[in-house]
Amino acid sequence: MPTAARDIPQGNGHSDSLARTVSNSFGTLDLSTSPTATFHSPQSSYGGHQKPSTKQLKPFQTQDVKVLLLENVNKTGQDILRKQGYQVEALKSSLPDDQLIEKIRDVHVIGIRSKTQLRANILKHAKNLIVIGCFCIGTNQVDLQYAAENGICVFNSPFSNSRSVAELMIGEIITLARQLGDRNNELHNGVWNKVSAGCWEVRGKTLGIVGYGHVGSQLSVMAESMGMKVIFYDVVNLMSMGVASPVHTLEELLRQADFVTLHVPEIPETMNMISTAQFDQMKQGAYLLNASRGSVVDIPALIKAMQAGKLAGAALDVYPNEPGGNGEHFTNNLNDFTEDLRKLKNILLTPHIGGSTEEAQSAIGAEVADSLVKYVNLGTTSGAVNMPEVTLRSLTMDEPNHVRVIYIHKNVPGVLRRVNEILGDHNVDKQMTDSRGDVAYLMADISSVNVSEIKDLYQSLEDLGTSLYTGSSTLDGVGR
Ligand SMILES: NC(=O)c1ccc[n+]([C@@H]2O[C@H](COP(=O)([O-])OP(=O)(O)OC[C@H]3O[C@@H](n4cnc5c(N)ncnc54)[C@H](O)[C@@H]3O)[C@@H](O)[C@H]2O)c1
Ligand SMILES: O=C(O)CC[C@@H](O)C(=O)O
Repeated sequence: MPTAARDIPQGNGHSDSLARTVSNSFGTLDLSTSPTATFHSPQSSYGGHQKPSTKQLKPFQTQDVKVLLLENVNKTGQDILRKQGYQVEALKSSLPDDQLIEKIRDVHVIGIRSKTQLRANILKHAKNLIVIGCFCIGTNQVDLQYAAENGICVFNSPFSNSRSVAELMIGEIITLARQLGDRNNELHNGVWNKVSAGCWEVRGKTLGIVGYGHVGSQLSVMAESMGMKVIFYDVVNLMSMGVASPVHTLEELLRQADFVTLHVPEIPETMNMISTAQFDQMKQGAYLLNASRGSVVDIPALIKAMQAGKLAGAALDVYPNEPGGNGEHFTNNLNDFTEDLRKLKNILLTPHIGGSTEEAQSAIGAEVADSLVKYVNLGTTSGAVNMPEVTLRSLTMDEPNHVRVIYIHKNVPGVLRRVNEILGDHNVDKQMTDSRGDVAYLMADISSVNVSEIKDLYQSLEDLGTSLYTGSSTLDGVGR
């Protein structure tokens, strides 16, 4: 476990141990430093299953919670966060690193999509950050380990755009088979070119799906309904949808498929997983589609395979380097193969829009914003991608002098015993703890706590020296 990776200012109540303790205050235990502050319970955005009298974790005054949303996060998500009373700044694009560093210093919550890279070099400046929301499926753009080791929880939306991606793939398979992209461009340029050579029905053709997860399996069902034969390759043994058949190796899939479509995550094993050797294994005149991540295909090798006539077409939705926002140019400045790519025939180039539908973005907005609210208000980590999943029945307004303690700590022997010695001075009503790798997360609801005792409680936990970040907040007003 690395030691303090954060550059924490001295003398502000933080420790430079990897530590984080979040205490909360409710009702009469409101510890806000604001003299005018009163407890209030914003409407829950996450449905009727939360009792209206639910008490909320208040590591901060609600209105002090600063949220930065980048990359045009859908309005549904923005509204949920604004309704909580948080301060929400929403920008349409990603930010260059220097501007991101300036902004991230202050915020408690950040929401991004696939473009913004939150690596250690950026996150080390995020002194107050408690949670990251990826308003998308992929989380490869975030250093999940660094975040966990610094007590920053990360959420995503695991399947809200899967259907949209799968539908786009169906559209692209037919578009490639019929060379629609080229015919459309020609006629837009005034050229009538009525051809059938090299144009095919998709019925009876074999679709090879690499990565049979949320997107791949949806696509499988739709492709079969158009009369395609579906084969798939996945590193995990998964149930076939319909009459799709699993194959044992990628090579087997490449040798059989007329259309190869990639739906794997960006991980070291999938980096350039389709390169020269794999193009050689594909059938003459096959098609390649990639809507996963740009790093999964060796694009210069794809260009060569297309130029050599090995492939009859390709569709790319993702690229190793993508523009930061709409209106920016897609040129060799970003990827040095871009001009060659643009010159190819029967290649569909789309600007990472696989999941860009109203339905998907709204669903993602709601799902991720709800996760963020539950985390900030209640400490619940259900659905987190880098922390153990911990939740407890909420405290209610009928429970005076109750406090929820969240303690994110290094997963080392003896911590729980020492934490419970501290909490044991009070009545521990309920407690849940779980670990994930080096990080452990404890949630405890304790009662018979007086306002005057909370600061000591907090300090005692912080003094254990095993916390993953100490930065709570209302007790000394410094926040995190
Ligand atoms: N273009 C877009 O807008 C868009 C939208 C959604 C998702 N995506 C990307 O697509 C990816 C897949 O999405 P999903 O929701 O289906 O993910 P998923 O996690 O549900 O499925 C991924 C599948 O890939 C498999 N896999 C992992 N490594 C593999 C390997 N080396 N070989 C074969 N299979 C492997 C996994 O076992 C899993 O079944 C995401 O990680 C994301 O990066 C892009
Ligand atoms: O909307 C985005 O930026 C990302 C879409 C997609 O790649 C995802 O990971 O969900």
